[in-house]
Amino acid sequence: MERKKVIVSERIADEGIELLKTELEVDYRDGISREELLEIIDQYDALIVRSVTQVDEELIRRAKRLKIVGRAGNGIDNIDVDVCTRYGVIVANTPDSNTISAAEQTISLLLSSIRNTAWASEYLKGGTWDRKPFRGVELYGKTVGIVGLGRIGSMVATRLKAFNMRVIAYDPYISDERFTRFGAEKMESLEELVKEADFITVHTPRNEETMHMIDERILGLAKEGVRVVNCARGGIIKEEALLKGLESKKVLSAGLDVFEKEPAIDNPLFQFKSVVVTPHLGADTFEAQKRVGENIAEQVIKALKGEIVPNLVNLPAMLKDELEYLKPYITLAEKLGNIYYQMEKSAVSRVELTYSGPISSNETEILTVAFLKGLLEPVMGDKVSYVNARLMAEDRGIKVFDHKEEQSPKRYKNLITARVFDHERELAIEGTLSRARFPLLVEINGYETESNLEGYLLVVENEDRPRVIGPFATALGDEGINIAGMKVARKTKGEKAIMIINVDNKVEEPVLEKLSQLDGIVGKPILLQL
Ligand SMILES: NC(=O)C1=CN([C@@H]2O[C@H](COP(=O)(O)OP(=O)(O)OC[C@H]3O[C@@H](n4cnc5c(N)ncnc54)[C@H](O)[C@@H]3O)[C@@H](O)[C@H]2O)C=CC1
Ligand SMILES: O=C(O)CCC(=O)C(=O)O
Repeated sequence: MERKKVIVSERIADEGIELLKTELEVDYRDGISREELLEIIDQYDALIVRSVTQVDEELIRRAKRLKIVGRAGNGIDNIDVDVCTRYGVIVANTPDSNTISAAEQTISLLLSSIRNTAWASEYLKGGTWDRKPFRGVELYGKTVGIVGLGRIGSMVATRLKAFNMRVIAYDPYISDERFTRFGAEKMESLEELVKEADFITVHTPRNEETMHMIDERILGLAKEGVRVVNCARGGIIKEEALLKGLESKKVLSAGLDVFEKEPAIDNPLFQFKSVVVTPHLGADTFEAQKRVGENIAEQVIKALKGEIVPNLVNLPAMLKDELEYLKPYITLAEKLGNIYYQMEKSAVSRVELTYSGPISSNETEILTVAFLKGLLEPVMGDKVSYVNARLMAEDRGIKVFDHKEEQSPKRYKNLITARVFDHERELAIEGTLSRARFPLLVEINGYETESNLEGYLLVVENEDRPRVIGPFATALGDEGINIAGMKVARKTKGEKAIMIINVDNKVEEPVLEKLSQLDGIVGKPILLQL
């Protein structure tokens, strides 16, 4: 079979490239121009970028085969995630792989800016031994204000605690418990933080809310001689405001790894000796790059096999453990979804999903998305993916409702119940996991069963009387079809019953036709492929 193709448009670690090569055809084009990428992107199933490649609508529209954009790193401000979602393209990143390096770079920028390390080094190498211009300040006993106490902000907090600093933080989106855990005093506003901080370091994503969040007004409220660090994203501290602050000496030093415009070559901030700059090196350590490269390669390979990947950006965020726990339920939901269009040929108008039992305490959106993906796959093929299944369902006028119940109504601990409606009828199915954690169908339209949702499943309606089931099984045998498992169920004695039969091989159309002629069989048996 032809190997799927990935293009890597920026430098990633060799370990990542090697891993990709084990499964995919790899086109490693570090620094490829935008024009060329636009020209050839339609040949690839996956694209791996860092922070330079702009993944926008123009690119995605041309990327006819693209299934995944892998961001070898954390920030995704160079990727239009909404556009990717609309086109069904997965976006995945590696948020935990470079956080230590970014936190350490923050500390490095802080220390080197307040001790004039880079400037002194330049001076000395230029042949001047002098100490006078370089007197710095200590961290000890001072207050650092951290804006954004997420992965990196919290690591910076714990590291600066070791310098005996008072750590204060502003982050309106996290719990009080998180402030306590990282030994940070909670500030109710950015204004409150800047008034108290001797040093300010920002660790938020860059978005509409955070762009220029530290501007002239906020810096105006800061202590005289405040010192700042930005190792997150250019523009969170407005460069124009910082420039004015440095000119007026309100701001005494700055450590900057990131800039409003990158690559930054002639940035006016470079004129200040008290400003230490690095060319976006926060994640540039051997350790982080190895982790990032391997992690993104693993995710791309998984995504191209149709598997769920751990750091999907355009799906609800989940903890790794939660995803591990939910994985078999994701498969179950997808297989349940897959049943409807194999049984019915009429358009779905509504889907109602219920998650009962302990699974309901999880982020179940992923299960709903998986169900919808399974539902739409028979009609839309691989155009539907985990990331656009909800949108695709909406586009088709399908109303989707999901709700959770703490207790399962049946003897199964966890249960997924799905009711799929067309304008007249309803298909009701329920599933759970077997002891071995395989997907199990436990009810279909009120008939109880316990059938593996795997391979081929024959659903046969029959009259509930003797000499129907046996001859049917014999007829299957006569056609060379082996029965792997079989359940029979009825609601009321003597009325209609159902057989649900796992078979080892495909039952072809003419055979289904023949089987439907057997005495006591109602309608044509339906073959589900799961
Ligand atoms: N310089 C470099 O090479 C690197 C830079 N980064 C950047 O570092 C930044 C932080 O990354 P992580 O800690 O992994 O992100 P994260 O998502 O774990 O944490 C961000 C925190 O910011 C908070 N936040 C969001 N909006 C806020 C607002 N308006 N005010 C205050 N807090 C707000 C969030 O609640 C969250 O706790 C990102 O911008 C990322 O792109 C990450 C890795 C390397
Ligand atoms: O090294 C890179 O690609 C950029 C790192 C970064 O800024 C990130 O991961 O957000």
